[in-house]
Amino acid sequence: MSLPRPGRCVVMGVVNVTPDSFSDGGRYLGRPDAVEHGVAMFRRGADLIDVGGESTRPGADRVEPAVEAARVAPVIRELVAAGVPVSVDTMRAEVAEAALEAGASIVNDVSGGLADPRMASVVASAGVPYVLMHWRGHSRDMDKLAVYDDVVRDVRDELSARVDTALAAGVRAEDVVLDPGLGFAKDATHNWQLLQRLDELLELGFPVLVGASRKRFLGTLLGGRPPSGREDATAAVSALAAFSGAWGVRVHDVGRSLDAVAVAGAWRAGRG
Ligand SMILES: Nc1nc2ncc(COP(=O)(O)O)nc2c(=O)[nH]1
Repeated sequence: MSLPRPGRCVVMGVVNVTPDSFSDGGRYLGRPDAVEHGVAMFRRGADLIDVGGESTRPGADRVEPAVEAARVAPVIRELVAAGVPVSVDTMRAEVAEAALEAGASIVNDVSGGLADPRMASVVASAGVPYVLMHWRGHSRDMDKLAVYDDVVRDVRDELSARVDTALAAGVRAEDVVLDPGLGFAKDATHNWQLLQRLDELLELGFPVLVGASRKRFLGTLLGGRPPSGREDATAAVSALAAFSGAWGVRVHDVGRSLDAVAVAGAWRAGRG
């Protein structure tokens, strides 16, 4: 499968099959709930659904690979059977293999290949698109790793190295998507600088995915708003990311962001 390119910014809906994700932990741990939610987002207009089985929120404990695979593979299989394009959100090669076997058509690796040296070759063998997110370490250590000279230049340079590794393993350049990894070893100011200078990431020549949905830096901006109160800010980021040329946005509320990226596209084109 090649990357979805619908002629507008792609909207990727999130299904976290986890008990403890920061903004929707536990709501979709059950397979029927997860499948129902994924199908509903696809029917609302999401271009693809990102299915994850391990929470990556700061401080989260890791789950065993077998547990993670058991969470995502059945959900992916049912979504694909329902005609829904699926990406798997994992940093483990064995989970990616199980997800690909279940019908996933994109691998979304928050570690950018750092967590599992086998991942790039698994993706290369499958010949599927590969999201390389900027990451510096597991949730337990992330806050200590948020140290940069110039966060945009450093993220850009570190992602470039991740791309080189992926290409050397046989991943095709046209299959690479980059992601600044908002909130992963970044403080709020780092996140805003990465968004402000998104063009410098785009200059690397790869599609860029932006994942700001409901994240803490939005809540902080809004005076401590909880995740449920960050949807309008998320949609604003989606509009601005689309306007700035992002390939896609990864969101929980697909309806709002579909509207947001439609507005951005019309504004950019000067027509509706
Ligand atoms: N590519 C990509 N994947 C991700 N997976 C999980 C989370 C954490 O957010 P969640 O707990 O709401 O899924 N954020 C990202 C992200 O920003 N980019």
